[in-house]
Amino acid sequence: MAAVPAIAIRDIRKKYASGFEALAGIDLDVAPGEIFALLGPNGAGKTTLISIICGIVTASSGSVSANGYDTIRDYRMARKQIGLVPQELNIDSFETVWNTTCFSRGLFGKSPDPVYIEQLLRDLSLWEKRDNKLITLSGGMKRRVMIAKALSHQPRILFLDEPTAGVDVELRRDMWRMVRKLQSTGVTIILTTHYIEEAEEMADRIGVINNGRIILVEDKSKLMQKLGKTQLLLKIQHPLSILPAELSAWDLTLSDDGTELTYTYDSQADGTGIPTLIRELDSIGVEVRGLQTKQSSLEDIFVNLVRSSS
Ligand SMILES: Nc1ncnc2c1ncn2[C@@H]1O[C@H](COP(=O)(O)OP(=O)(O)OP(=O)(O)O)[C@@H](O)[C@H]1O
Repeated sequence: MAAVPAIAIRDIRKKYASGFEALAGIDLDVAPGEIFALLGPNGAGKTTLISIICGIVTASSGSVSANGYDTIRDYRMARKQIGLVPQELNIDSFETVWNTTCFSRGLFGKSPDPVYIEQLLRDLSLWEKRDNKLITLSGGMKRRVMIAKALSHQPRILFLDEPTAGVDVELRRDMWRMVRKLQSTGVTIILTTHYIEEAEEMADRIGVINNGRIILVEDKSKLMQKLGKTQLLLKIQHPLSILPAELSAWDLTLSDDGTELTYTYDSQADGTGIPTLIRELDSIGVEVRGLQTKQSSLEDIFVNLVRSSS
């Protein structure tokens, strides 16, 4: 029997009171232990979807379960499974780091575990600050506390909504390290991000959401393979002022200074056409002095996808 998905989303729709339809029927399964990155432009519906899964926003219709617990019918059990690091910092309090983290654990009905909390604060470089009041911490430190709170009850599923927006390099690196460590203990991680390189670096699978619809879900490496175009850069011996008319059938662009031709081709196709192109260039007297290939990045793929679905 297949394992119960960590998250199972069925036909989730959300129309806000304003009449705006933020989600127009979302179906998605995330497997246990997976790192899933949800990408989408501003206003695509990412936060709305996460808020529905975490029980902060009510869906207009559809259902969600977390480790098999329905997020409405079995709200308490479902919520226990989940840790959420929200986008907004909401912890300007006079409490200490230690108390806030322990209190957060208590809210989920978990008995105190000072050994676990100590390790958590150490992992997040917060141990030295454990007696500091939150209000005295820097923005980056507050974000670390948000993560400590989200992990205080040892959730099996962690949501990170724009975890590294506006954080420094060190925190971003710590966060990535922590995500990998959590994954190694079987925790499922779902993150939204605007940083494509973050998804490229971290995710096992990528989902792209636009205008309240999931337009693609794919294994990261397959996505790169399937949609990734390869480009061949041809350095030209004698600069060209315009692209010769004889080459109009080819997907070629000429650099502004006329010294480089870029040929874009589908690396999955049977033939790339490169030998024919080189022969044609030769026959019209365009001398090539160097070649270089370039793989399109996840960022190129993402921009093209969103553009063509809008
Ligand atoms: N309470 C609300 N009432 C009405 N519309 C809302 C409400 N909350 C969000 N929206 C709208 O729903 C859409 C989706 O918003 P959401 O915050 O889910 O997007 P997002 O993908 O997380 O965007 P971002 O990347 O900017 O955080 C937006 O157009 C937003 O203006």
